[in-house]
Amino acid sequence: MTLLDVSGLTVRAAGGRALVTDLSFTVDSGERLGLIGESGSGKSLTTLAVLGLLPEGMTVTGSAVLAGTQVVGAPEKRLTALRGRDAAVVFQEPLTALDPLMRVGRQIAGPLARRTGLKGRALRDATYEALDRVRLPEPGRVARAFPHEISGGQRQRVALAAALACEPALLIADEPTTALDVSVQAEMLDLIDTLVREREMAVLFVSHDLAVVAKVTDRVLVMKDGRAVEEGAVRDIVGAPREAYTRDLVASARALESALDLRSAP
Ligand SMILES: Nc1ncnc2c1ncn2[C@@H]1O[C@H](COP(=O)(O)OP(=O)(O)OP(=O)(O)O)[C@@H](O)[C@H]1O
Repeated sequence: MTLLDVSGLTVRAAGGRALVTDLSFTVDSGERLGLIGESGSGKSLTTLAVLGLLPEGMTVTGSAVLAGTQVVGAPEKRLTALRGRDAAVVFQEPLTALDPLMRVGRQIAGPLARRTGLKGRALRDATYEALDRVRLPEPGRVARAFPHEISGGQRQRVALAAALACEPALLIADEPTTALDVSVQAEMLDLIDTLVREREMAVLFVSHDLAVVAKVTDRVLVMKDGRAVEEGAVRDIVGAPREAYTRDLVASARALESALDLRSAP
């Protein structure tokens, strides 16, 4: 079943310049699609358009149907109902998603309570469980902390726990590991991979890094200058890229890998 159907999506800046042009793709239930391309290729604007979160002044045309609802032109009330339940998002910088003045536990308990109707002790236990599931040690301590009192890697786990609390059909992850230390990046990626597979959740995973996208997704859409360049199964794109731009992406990912191989050689 098609969960997200984007067709002819065009996003324009306030002055009329096209930032995303005539983009079309679909994500089926349980499918993991990667959006890849260099900085400025329009990946983030695409995810924001899908959630109806584009910055003021931008205009969007075309169609983005999420779980049967047309997002383009939808009133805010309709969009609020979609967000969290049909699609939840984890951004590069978790502080943009977390409320700095609210203790972490409440930020997870809120969406959990809306979905499950739990209250009191049962809600607290479910909140601790949600923190435990994203492998945060001492959930009780983390729940009582404010976002600035925990590390960047822990904050990103909290943002993931909050996104998963509503059990969304689609998880949108926009460069979720880019701002993290390298050692924490791999753990976070592994965690996202495990949790979405367990839940058979669909994923739209945005990254400039092909190696990262290849780890989590089955299919990739390559973007350049706001347009789709090429789309296909990860193994086909990596094994036999058709377009020159994709070949460059693959070559640079391989160059990095072989640099690592050389360094780790005895
Ligand atoms: N608020 C804005 N007003 C005008 N132009 C914008 C705005 N936000 C982004 N852009 C432009 O839109 C284009 C696409 O940006 P977008 O953030 O979607 O790229 P991206 O592929 O996600 O790159 P990055 O990984 O650097 O975020 C870029 O040229 C960017 O400069």
